[in-house]
Amino acid sequence: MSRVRLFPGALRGTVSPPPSKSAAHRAILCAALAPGKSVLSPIGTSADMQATIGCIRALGAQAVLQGDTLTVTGISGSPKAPVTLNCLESGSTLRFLIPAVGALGVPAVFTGCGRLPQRPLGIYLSLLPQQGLCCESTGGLPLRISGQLQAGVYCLPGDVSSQFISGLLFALPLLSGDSEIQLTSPLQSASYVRMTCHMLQQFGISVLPYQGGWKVPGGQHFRARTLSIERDWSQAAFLLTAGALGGQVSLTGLDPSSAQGDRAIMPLLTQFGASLRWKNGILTAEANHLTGFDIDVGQIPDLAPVLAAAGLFAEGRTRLYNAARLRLKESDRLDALYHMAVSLGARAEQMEDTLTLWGGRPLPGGTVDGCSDHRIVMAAAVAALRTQGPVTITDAQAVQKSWPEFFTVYQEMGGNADVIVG
Ligand SMILES: O=C(O)C1=C[C@@H](OP(=O)(O)O)[C@@H](O)[C@H](O)C1
Ligand SMILES: C=C(OP(=O)(O)O)C(=O)O
Repeated sequence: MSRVRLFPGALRGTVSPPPSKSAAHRAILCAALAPGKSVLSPIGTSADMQATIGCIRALGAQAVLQGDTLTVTGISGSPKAPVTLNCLESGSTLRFLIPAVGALGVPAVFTGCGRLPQRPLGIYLSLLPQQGLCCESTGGLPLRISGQLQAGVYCLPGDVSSQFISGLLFALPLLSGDSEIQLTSPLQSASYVRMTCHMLQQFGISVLPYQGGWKVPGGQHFRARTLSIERDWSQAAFLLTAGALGGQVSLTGLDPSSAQGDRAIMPLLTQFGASLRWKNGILTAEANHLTGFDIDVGQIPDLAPVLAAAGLFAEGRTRLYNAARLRLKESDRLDALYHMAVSLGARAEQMEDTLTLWGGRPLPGGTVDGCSDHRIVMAAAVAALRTQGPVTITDAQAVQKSWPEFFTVYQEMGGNADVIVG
């Protein structure tokens, strides 16, 4: 698949969103660090999952996928020769594993593809060598690490990527001494760090919030376990927004009190004016007249693409602010969304950290550059439901990164999509 051509329409029906990618990355890493056998289910089929599974196998864990159940036998005996860890395009895999592998004392070369080699790593490159880990790179990937990470005080900014903090939280409990993480700037994407702490707790590891950072006792042991992986609120957001733009979408299996920050899609769509209701554990989104408003996306960056799609059809102005970090994802997402809006015929403006959309007028449709970014492709597919004419999206294969079945689900729910291969 490389392009899709979509025609206006509506999604209807009841489906379950895929398992949470963020929860699964965390559970797979914890299982790899736990001696013994863990059983994790369900695990999705995305490229990002394959990246994390491939890396823990390279580190010596056994990981057997049968259907959607992953059985992991934790790493025993660390490899002494350098291992190659191909993180594909997954920022989570890369930033979670660097300190964890350093804590295991395993020499490794990290590689990746797509935009991953250009995404920020500088925080680790300056911080980890101060704590005993040798890092060799020309700034990005490949990155070669060797040596042994040491316990200590780790000071880092909280507003580049929360994944650096999550990575340290996975690693520091393994060290023999106690450590502390101190933030030098306010934490963005905070719910992802909460997810990390929650997952660590489920594998028997405790970390203690302390003065805006964390105290991490050393000498802890991960405990293998059986765990069910919750459903993905970030992916649910695309279907719920499709429901809010027309049709009727019902989703099963979502946890309304999940640690995933992207469950904020519920109050946000409600604030746009959409109708959302829970009944017997099923969340249904239906269309209504939508009105734009200002949204702080600093804590919920992965919702920004689909919120932009909603903003195109909400009367008046929708402004996504505190959004500069969107430029550091699989694409420069702020720029990609600006071009998506303009390509579909909308008025839009981008500043360094804001995207402003003027919505509510009929949009002709057109060709959207998917920018090799799964969330841009999925957001454009949602917007295409409401344009007047067809929409072609390039790079549609990018959905493989997080949700390979996205267009199948879209079609099964009545979306009119021609998938063009080649
Ligand atoms: O920890 C995680 O699972 C993630 C953290 C977020 O990244 P940032 O902390 O860089 O915003 C998010 O955008 C990414 O998709 C997944
Ligand atoms: C940014 C994302 O993931 P990662 O940082 O793990 O590559 C994402 O899924 O949108």
